[in-house]
Amino acid sequence: MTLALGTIADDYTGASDLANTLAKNGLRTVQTVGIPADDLPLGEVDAVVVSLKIRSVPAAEAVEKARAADRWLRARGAGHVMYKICSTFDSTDEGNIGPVLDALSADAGAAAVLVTPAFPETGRTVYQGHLFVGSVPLNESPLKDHPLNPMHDANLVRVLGRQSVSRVGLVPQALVARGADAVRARLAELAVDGIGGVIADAVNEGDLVTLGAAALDSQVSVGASGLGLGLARGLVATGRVLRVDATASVMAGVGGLSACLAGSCSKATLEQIARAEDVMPVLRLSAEALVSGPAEAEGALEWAAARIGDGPVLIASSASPAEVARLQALHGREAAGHAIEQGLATIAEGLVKRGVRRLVVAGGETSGAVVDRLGIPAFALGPEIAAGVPVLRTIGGAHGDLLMALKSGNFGGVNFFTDALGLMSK
Ligand SMILES: Nc1ncnc2c1ncn2[C@@H]1O[C@H](COP(=O)(O)OP(=O)(O)O)[C@@H](O)[C@H]1O
Ligand SMILES: O=C(O)[C@@H](O)C(=O)COP(=O)(O)O
Repeated sequence: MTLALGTIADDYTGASDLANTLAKNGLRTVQTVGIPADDLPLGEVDAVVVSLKIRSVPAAEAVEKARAADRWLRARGAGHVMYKICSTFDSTDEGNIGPVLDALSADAGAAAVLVTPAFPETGRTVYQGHLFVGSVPLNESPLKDHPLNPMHDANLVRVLGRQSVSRVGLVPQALVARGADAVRARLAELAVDGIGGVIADAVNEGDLVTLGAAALDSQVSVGASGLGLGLARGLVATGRVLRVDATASVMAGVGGLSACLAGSCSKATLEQIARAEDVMPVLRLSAEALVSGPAEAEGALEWAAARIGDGPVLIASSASPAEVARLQALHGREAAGHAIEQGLATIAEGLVKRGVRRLVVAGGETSGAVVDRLGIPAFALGPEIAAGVPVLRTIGGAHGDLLMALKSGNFGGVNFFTDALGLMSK
């Protein structure tokens, strides 16, 4: 396997979002969970997305894991490695975007690394270095209430500057509009000035194609799925990859039962859960009970066992910002989040043991906990359910073939759960 592109994602849903974009744009892509064992059959692929769970861990741990993944990818021929971050730039002043960027850049001997979370297909655009979610700046969007990393500043030059050891530059949209050569020239100037990360504006697909073409000349880039689109298009346009659609072949039926789990408290997920109540049994867990001991997860499995033979069920811990704040005040932000993730992972494991083969999970950290608990080593890419969310088929692991969808909290239309199960049942 000689890779045309290596990528490292800071969470598992983000990884499947990026893998979806690369596959949709013609790259044979596989998503691994961490660095895979040498004997895992990944097949001939153009791109690997190594999923890590490093968005909300201490910066030193994130750096160490990203560095190891980078070494693995480069040893398999990847000349360019993209670090996949959230399209809403989820991070804190401690990191982890800046520290990982600094480390990967130092290891590769890179300077003036392009950084853009723009993903216009899902409403994320960057203009004059400011990130917009739909029509509002990041700090006015629902991300201001995120349970783990509330975002209070839309100016990404400032946000990245607080996390990075180097000064941060900007490539404004007016320059991006002049094309890849203009961007390359500006990056070269910024490198001479000692700039580390460079926030790049992008408001449409054309901007991303320009940025992807420019980024491919360097060893490292940082971005969300939009930049993945640019890189994939650049690889195909320059003949380095032959465009292929391999997603249909992963959809052979897996049989068994279906279930959905939600730990995301994002606005979109809360609406999707409310809509699911019209079409399937929904159990709303008590987050407080889930944090206090195993009884709540055991009770949820009994509840599911009584219903799941008749059709899919949904089990959710998701709650409004006020309820999340109340629980966090009692237990602390990280402890509450971790305990709930582990409770949902226990439920996922129990469901699979009871015959669930098609599993939809909403929430990035939640998906990470579930995938780790199930011991899944890698995923092949199936078709797209909604922007940024593909059907995945497990590769290897102790549970046989499962179809899964790992949904980023904010993604998907209001009927997401039924859309996902519909596609997974074909
Ligand atoms: N009722 C709740 N109260 C507090 N925190 C919660 C609750 N339900 C879930 N959480 C936590 O909120 C976090 C949601 O993050 P995540 O799963 O990444 O979703 P998203 O994709 O929306 O960011 C997780 O750590 C989860 O355990
Ligand atoms: O880029 C994105 O928005 C997503 O791929 C993503 O990473 C979202 O994170 P979660 O909402 O925590 O899943």
